[in-house]
Amino acid sequence: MAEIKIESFAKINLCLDVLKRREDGYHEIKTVMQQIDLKDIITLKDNEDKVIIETNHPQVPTDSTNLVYKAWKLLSNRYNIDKGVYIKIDKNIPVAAGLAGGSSNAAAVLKGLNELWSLNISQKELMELAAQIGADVPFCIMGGTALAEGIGEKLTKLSSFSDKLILLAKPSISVSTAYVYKNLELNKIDFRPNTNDIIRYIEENNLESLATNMGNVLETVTIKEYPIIKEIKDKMIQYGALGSLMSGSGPTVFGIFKNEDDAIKCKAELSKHIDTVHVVKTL
Ligand SMILES: C[C@](O)(CO)[C@H](O)COP(=O)(O)OP(=O)(O)OC[C@H]1O[C@@H](n2ccc(N)nc2=O)[C@H](O)[C@@H]1O
Ligand SMILES: Nc1ncnc2c1ncn2[C@@H]1O[C@H](COP(=O)(O)OP(=O)(O)OP(=O)(O)O)[C@@H](O)[C@H]1O
Repeated sequence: MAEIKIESFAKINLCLDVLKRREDGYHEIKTVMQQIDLKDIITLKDNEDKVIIETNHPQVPTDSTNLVYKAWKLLSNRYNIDKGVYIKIDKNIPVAAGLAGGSSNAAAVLKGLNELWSLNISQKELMELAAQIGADVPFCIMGGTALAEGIGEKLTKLSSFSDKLILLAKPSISVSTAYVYKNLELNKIDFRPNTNDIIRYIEENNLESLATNMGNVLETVTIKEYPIIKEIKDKMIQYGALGSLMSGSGPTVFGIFKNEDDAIKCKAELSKHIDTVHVVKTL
């Protein structure tokens, strides 16, 4: 029986600006997305007519609400394939964290089924299908570093920004992405990141300028509610991070470090109070 294993990587947002609220409630954004080497492993196996989802993580659903189920449904409907699939999700990416864990799993399943079922779908078409699952899914297909516009689905590949040292810390609070966008007050934002500058720093491989100019307007919603996010940001700076920011809709905070010893010391300090702290690298 054919079996495929796919790596499913997390992302962080190096900057995130919200330009306006659309009629349908979604928001137009401008964000730089960066893949990191924190990953889940997805195993796919042929299964006659049913979809079976298994996972090692208690918070991840195994029914049709799992984004991997949506990925299977989308491809099987679109290409009239009358087959089920067995999907195992080995979770390392924190759940509901702002790291696109579920979106990345869905992207991995789209890629994996394309291979398992020999569909030969181009990356471009796979990304178009991915947008029907969620705003972050097309980026998870593309990977690397990219500017995302529209609702996050219009992607422009940027020059590589790999191998940068990142410390991730996820406090044990849950914030829904929908809640954060809904409660964003667009007229009360006093710092907006300059996306064009951020892109220039990436092109110049200028880590320091990038780190000190990052910004995420969604922090205005989450920090008000959960001051711990600001406390983690400050702690990272105190321990030598060049810059720190909340990723996506949070609550994960990341810090960019130049020095590995500093990152490890900061990890030890944060781990006293926070369960989920990882040192990772950009891809
Ligand atoms: C915060 C980010 O992760 C940054 O990369 C994304 O903007 C969110 O991406 P995502 O979780 O894949 O988002 P989706 O699953 O498509 O949408 C979740 C909810 O977030 C809100 N949403 C999402 C994206 C967007 N551009 N505007 C929005 O207002 C909508 O209320 C939507 O119902
Ligand atoms: N494959 C999956 N992995 C994790 N969570 C999933 C998955 N499929 C559906 N979910 C549901 O989605 C919710 C959000 O989880 P996820 O880890 O994708 O959030 P996130 O990292 O904040 O995503 P994003 O950054 O795209 O907003 C979870 O609470 C869970 O119930």
